[in-house]
Amino acid sequence: MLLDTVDIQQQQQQQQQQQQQQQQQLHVLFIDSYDSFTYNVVRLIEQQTNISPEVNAVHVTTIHSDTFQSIDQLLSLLALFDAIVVGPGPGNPNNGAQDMGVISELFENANEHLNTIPILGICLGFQAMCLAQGATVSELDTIKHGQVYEMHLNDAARRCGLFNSYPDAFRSTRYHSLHVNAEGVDTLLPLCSTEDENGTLLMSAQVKDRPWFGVQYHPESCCSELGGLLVKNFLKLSLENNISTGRWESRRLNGKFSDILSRLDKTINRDPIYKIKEKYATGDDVIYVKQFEVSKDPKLTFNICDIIEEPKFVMSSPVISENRGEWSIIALPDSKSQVFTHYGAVNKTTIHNWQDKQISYSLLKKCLDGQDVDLPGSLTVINEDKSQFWITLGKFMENKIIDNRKEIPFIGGLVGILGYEIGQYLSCSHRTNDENSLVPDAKLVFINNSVVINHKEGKLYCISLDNTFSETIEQLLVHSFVDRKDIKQDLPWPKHLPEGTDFTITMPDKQDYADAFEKCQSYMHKGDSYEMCLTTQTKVVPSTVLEPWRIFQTLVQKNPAPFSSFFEFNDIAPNKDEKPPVLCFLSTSPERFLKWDADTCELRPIKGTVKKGPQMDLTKATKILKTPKEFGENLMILDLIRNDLYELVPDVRVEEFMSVEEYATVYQLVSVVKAHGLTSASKKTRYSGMDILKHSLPPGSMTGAPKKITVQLLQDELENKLNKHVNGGARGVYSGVTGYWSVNSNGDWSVNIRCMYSYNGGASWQLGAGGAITVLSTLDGELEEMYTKLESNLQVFM
Ligand SMILES: C=C(O[C@@H]1C=C(C(=O)O)C=C[C@H]1O)C(=O)O
Ligand SMILES: NC(=O)CC[C@H](N)C(=O)O
Repeated sequence: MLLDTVDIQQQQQQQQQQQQQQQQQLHVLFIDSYDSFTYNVVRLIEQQTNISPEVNAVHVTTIHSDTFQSIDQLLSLLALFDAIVVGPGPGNPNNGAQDMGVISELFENANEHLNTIPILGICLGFQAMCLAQGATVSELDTIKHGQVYEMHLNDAARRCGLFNSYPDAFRSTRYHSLHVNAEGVDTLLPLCSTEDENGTLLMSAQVKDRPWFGVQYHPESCCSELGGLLVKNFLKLSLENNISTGRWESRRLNGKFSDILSRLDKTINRDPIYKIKEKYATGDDVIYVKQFEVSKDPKLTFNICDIIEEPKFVMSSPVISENRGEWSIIALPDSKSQVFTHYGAVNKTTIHNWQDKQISYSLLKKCLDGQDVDLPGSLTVINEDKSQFWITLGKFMENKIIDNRKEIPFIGGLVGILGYEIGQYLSCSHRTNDENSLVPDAKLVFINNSVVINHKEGKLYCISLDNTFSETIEQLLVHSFVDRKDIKQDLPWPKHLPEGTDFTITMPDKQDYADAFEKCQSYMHKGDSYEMCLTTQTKVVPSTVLEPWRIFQTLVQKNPAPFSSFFEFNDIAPNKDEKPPVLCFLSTSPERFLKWDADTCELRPIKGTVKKGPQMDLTKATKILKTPKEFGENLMILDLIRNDLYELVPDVRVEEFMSVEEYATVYQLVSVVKAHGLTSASKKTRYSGMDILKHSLPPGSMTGAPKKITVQLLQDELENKLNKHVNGGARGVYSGVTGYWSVNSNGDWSVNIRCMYSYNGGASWQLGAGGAITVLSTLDGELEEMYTKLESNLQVFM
């Protein structure tokens, strides 16, 4: 009895504490239209503390504009919130619910609950708000995507509070195809404008007599000034408004609050893919690490690969650049290595050991066809979709993570390729290769044994997670390379492919490209997209099958790049009757997608390309790369990448802003974004790099923005026709990522570009190439950029 009473008292105290906490928080409902800048706004709102003496934090609940079927469902929840922010997004408010879901009705509804709730509309939200007041929303003559302009406040802005403490002018980023004309609309109070080729444009307004505000520009962009102040002012105004209307008091009295709120908070799933522990075992007793002194020449890796005859996956760089190419990894799969393959077209994952003799290709095919067969040896087949596949990987790794040797980027773990279609918003349609075998969407191998080299320090490590490092390989390395520090490792590799092999090359059709380019322009003019990474596929069929390793030897010399990878998935043992389709991947990518350790992660989007040539040096290229076209292209992806990270992690910083990097055939514009505190968050939101990877694929630099609508348009309307000659237009391996998830909580993944890949052991190769199209692109310019990127690898066959 007594115990029960204590329990109840404790519960009551907890409830009171919870309620008090809620009282000190403002609760904001954010309505997202599947935009790629959403979480930049959400975090900007959450960052505003000290709204007033009684409010010290803001809780934001994010829903999609189509989360509710009807406005009535939303209206019934309004009492739970202190304010609504209607975010930016693709589409046109004139299209109503089709483009904006519940938002269209939100502003149309004259309703006493709605009239008193403070609303801030951003870009699309602003346009929708003004449209409902009778303004017109129409296409701009000269469209602005990722361009920074000076905003000018008028006298009314000085009086309304939204721009409290602002200077008369400030700079902000614009992402819009459409604009608002509010002339003659009495209910709208203009607050801010900007000037450009289009004339004077409305940039902010308030609905008179209501706490409804809006801005056309993007306060959350990393190039916008004073965005946080705008949000803080809005929150202050909201609080004042709610206190005077009695909303604040009635919201506080709402008992069922936390229950409904936590359900609403879960409408967008952000569950970690596995449980991250606070403390992991050190594993000192099992892990084998032997260190040797070697030459600092990064070509050492390739020389080593030449003498290791066993199957190997290589991630290396023939050049060392700042923060890239310092380490090389030679992963050595063996019969104990488990192979995870996901086939999105049939929603199946297979797991089996490398080269398990009991598993034939015909048996695997039967499993993928859905036939009921006995599963021999190590084979497991799981019926699951791609989102579940991530959880399968997470569960597998959960107990493998150890707290060891964190200074070495890779000590063993999952290594492999994640294709483009494994990413969000894409469908893995029924894709087959030339032999009609299913094309995998992801393939990862668990590696126990590896050779890892630090080129900066000249150190080589032989590492084994299960004490099975091959003595023969170790002796071979010691004999040939160890303590021979000064020897320059000239590569004995041929610079050309063998004479006598012909190549049939099928390129994308120029007219098809031109048509797709025009369609992109029309989507962007309509406001559906701000940037579209349009890509092409080229197919190369050699007259005789060349060893993939032989092609790699030539490729890395012709196009040296920091993420050179060689993968040959001979994971299914051949037999006399059948040759399994072998996935091969040769890459000379310049682009890191995502690198992580236990607590931080880094993304390095490349956007902006200039072809090298006798007339083009670094100074000239830098000038071009800082023009509005390239600047806008990079900024859009930079803001998108910030968004992808912000969705999961509150601490995101731009570490490098638009640097120019030089590669063998091109100059590129690169930004670096980092997130900190992956594991320091509360238990519920403790993430690993793998969660960030899952949430941010496909890579923003390969999609454009907003990601969801753009990848869907590219897949369903554009590339299916443009690339019909290759796997039904699917990008497959190209545009995906390659890398590792090491058991010491490190990971590193590069973007699959400037690469070639084969689904049939080299009988035919595919090469993808493309580039971001914006409203400032020209057809000729984009065609040239695409050909330049294609040539960086196609030159191997020419
Ligand atoms: C699409 C490709 O490259 C991507 C597009 C770039 C651009 O548009 O400037 C730059 C690097 C990559 O993110 C490719 O190489 O095929
Ligand atoms: N960023 C936005 O919200 C853009 C709104 C609208 N789709 C436009 O292009 O104008």
